[in-house]
Order: sequence, then structure tokens, then C-alpha cells
Amino acid sequence: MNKATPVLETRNLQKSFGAVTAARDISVAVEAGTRLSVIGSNGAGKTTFVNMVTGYLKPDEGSILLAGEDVTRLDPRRLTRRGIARSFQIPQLCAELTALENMLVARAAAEGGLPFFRPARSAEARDAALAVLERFGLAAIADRPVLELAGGTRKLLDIALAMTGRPKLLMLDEPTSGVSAEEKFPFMDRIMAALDRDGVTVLFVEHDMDIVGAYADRVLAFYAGQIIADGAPDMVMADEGVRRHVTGH
Ligand SMILES: Nc1ncnc2c1ncn2[C@@H]1O[C@H](COP(=O)(O)OP(=O)(O)OP(=O)(O)O)[C@@H](O)[C@H]1O
Repeated sequence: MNKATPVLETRNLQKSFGAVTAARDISVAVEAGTRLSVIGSNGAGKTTFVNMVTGYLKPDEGSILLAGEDVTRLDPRRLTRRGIARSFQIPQLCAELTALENMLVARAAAEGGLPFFRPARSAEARDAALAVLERFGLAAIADRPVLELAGGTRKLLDIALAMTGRPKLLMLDEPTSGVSAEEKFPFMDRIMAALDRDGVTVLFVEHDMDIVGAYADRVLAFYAGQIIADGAPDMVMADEGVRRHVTGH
């Protein structure tokens, strides 16, 4: 990938569900290292966009390029191996396994290496998983079963899990949902500090405009399946259409 090639590019993505157009001509290019926030009211098309980019939904038309390569038709597992990772609003963890075991399973799954537990015996895999946990401030809970962990810790672990495959692009679905008002900024600080070390490009869907203003360097605003504003947070927040259809001011 040369310097000018975006890490992610979508070209004219189109998706309809019956009479509802959930994505209309979505074209966007994202430079490596960007922290991009996707905003929009309920039903605006944010999830449809994320689902198409992560392979969970096939676009009716258009294409998706990852670091210049067409990945439009790849399924989520193949996309993970190519470098698109995703963390969900509800953490996708095995509650009975420890944090470290979850990391090892995630790594094995990302590498497509079945049976899952073979890499668990490798010291190198354990060290790599522990290093990621350390970065997220989770080393102390490595041997604790997930079912004993608090909600915020599970969310952090879920993001650490997504980082095991060293992705180029990480998609976060409402990272601060369910996190208390006092905790949300320290929580985001911890995530961003951990991600900065890898220079990973982050795309996060977020409803909380304080979080968007503080952590995004670019914002995409969706309304009725279209991008109605795209740019720096201040500019997007001041946009008339965004004020009317997204932030409600
Ligand atoms: N599987 C589906 N079947 C039918 N309609 C769908 C489906 N998925 C999404 N839609 C419709 O597409 C539109 C966009 O939905 P989408 O979930 O992408 O919005 P969103 O911005 O993510 O909303 P939210 O913030 O509520 O998650 C909505 O009108 C929704 O009802």
C-alpha cells in the first residue's frame, strides 16, 4: 500500500431491505491512522454500513477496498484475516473461559487455525496475548473467568480480543454504551492509548456527541441511508442537516 492508498474505501455502496433503502450511494475513503466516528439517529444506516464493511451483509451494488484490494465479496472470517476486526456492543466472549483463554481462542480463530486449542500450548501465543492484555490494563485479570468480570472490563477485553489479529481497521460499535458518565472518558482514554501504539485505523459508531467530539478526528453523519456530512467534528456538528436530523438541536 503506498501512502496515498486509503486503508478503507467504499464505492457507491447500495443496500435495500424491501422498500427501505438502508445505504444509498455510500462512497468514502479513510486514510490510515484516522479515528473516524459514524453518527446518525436510529435507522439512519450506520449498522448497515458497518455490516457491509465487515462482511456480515453483502451490498446490492458497489465495492469495498481494503488497502486497495477489492474485498467486497469476502465473508467476515476472511475479512478478519485480511485485517478488518470488529468489536460488538454486547461483548462476544466465552463466559466460562478466562480472559487469556478467550484471547487465545480469538487468535486461533483469526488465523483460521483449528483445532482452537492448539495455539494455547504455544508460549509465543501466550506471550503475545498477555502483551495485548497488558496494553489494555488487563494483565491482572488474565486468569479470571469472564463471568467474574465487570461489564466495563468485559468491553475492554472484547476490544483487546479484536486486536489479537493485528488488524489494519478496527470497528467499534458504541464503545461507551453501558459505561457510566464518570467512567466513559477514562474508558475511552484507555482504549485509544492501547490502539495508538499500533497506529490502527479506528471506526466507531457512537451516539454520545461528547465522546465523538473528544476522540474522533473525522465524523461521518448518516441520515436515511445517506452520508449527509463528512469532515472534522466541529464542522460536522455545526452542519444544519446534522443539527436537524442527528443531534436534534
Ligand atoms: N435486516 C433488515 N431487514 C429489514 N430492514 C432492515 C434490516 N436491517 C436494517 N433495516 C432497515 O434499514 C434502515 C437502516 O437500519 P440500520 O440498522 O442500518 O440503522 P442504524 O443507523 O444502525 O440504527 P440504530 O442506531 O438504531 O442501530 C432502517 O430503516 C432499518 O429498519
